[in-house]
Amino acid sequence: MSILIKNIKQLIQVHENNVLIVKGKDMKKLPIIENAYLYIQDDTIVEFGTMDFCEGIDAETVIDATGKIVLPSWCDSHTHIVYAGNRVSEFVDRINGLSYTEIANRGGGILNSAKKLQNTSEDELYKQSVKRLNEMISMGTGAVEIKTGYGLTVEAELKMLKVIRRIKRDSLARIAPTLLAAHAIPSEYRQDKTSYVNKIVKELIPKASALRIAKYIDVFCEEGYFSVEDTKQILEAGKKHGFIPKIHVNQFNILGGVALGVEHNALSVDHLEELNTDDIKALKNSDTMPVALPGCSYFLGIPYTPARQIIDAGLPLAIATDYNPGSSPSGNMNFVVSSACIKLKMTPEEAINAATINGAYAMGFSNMYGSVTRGKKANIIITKPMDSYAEIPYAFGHNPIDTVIINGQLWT
Ligand SMILES: N=CN[C@@H](CCC(=O)O)C(=O)O
Ligand SMILES: [Zn+2]
Repeated sequence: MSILIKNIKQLIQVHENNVLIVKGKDMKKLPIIENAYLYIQDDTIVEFGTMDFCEGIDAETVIDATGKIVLPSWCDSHTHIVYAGNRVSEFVDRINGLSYTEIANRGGGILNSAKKLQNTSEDELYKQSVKRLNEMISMGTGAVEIKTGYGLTVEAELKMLKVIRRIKRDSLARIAPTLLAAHAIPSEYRQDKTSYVNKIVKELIPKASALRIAKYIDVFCEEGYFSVEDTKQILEAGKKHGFIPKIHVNQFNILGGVALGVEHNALSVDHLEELNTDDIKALKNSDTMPVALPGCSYFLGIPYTPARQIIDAGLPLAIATDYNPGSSPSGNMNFVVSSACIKLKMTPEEAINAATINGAYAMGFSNMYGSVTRGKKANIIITKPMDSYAEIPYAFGHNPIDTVIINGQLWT
């Protein structure tokens, strides 16, 4: 199977060499070829260049992209798309004045989703989750991290992992599975958090490891959830079983979790709505990717991650949807890219770098995804006609996507 896309107005995020991460000032650079072609064979990007060099190239499928932009698919490095039902009633409660924390303290929030998930069969959970993933693919996302964390019992967390395994096997999207058993303290452990942490460390992590599905271990390091000490214990237990740390940190409070993540070589530290100079210092000279989740700030009305502070300090930044039922019920990366420009004051170039190559890095996939590079996987977006790629974030809330190619196949 071969696809030739020709007469491309702008082919963007083109790298001759296999870049893995883009940091600081370099995030403002977005390499482009004007009036370009792109040639795909099977699931791989094989060739590209200006139209002057397209003569003689033929393919089974030829797409005329006159007036359109072509770019690598979005890489969404932080989602919780395996969940049951929704939390619409809490959305209405928040409009009527309750805070996210007040709802959680009443047994709503993550515990509400856990109750629903525990009572949902694996098949039904798979069905609901795949529907979300397919909608994300049609909006241009080609690689997705998926977390557990709505099980909160050994049995239900393993059920979530099995659902993620089925999705990974069946979908054309590239999936990064993460074990997030430390997402909230189950009500039966409210007075005895230590026993839940011990259960995760002694029982759940070994059982999850034996299933060989999850690659990453995550913890919600936050007041009322897991302390820095709990987080350390869980990350260390995870690392012993070969999991790589990725943590939820600084969403509401700064506890010191960023430095802890860096010390444990976390692949990413996510949220960072609150951030101080010690956090920035800790991230410098590390391999840890900071990840901003503007959809969560938008939905909950909490501060936006200070992206300018992060990038201007010479650090990299990725952006992701945080797609989940409680704090960000949307998998639309186009909206996330717009929000990054409008609310995080990132330039379109920075936002696109954050949503492609740096998102891929935050999943450990940037050797194969996140840029238009020969040999990389053919996950490609063709936009509707537009004058420049800056129109993708500019017209917020619109659908800029015309055609999606995922793993070398046209998505219909
Ligand atoms: N902050 C922790 N976890 C999710 C929210 C989960 C929920 O409310 O269901 C997040 O990343 O925003
Ligand atoms: Zn999250």
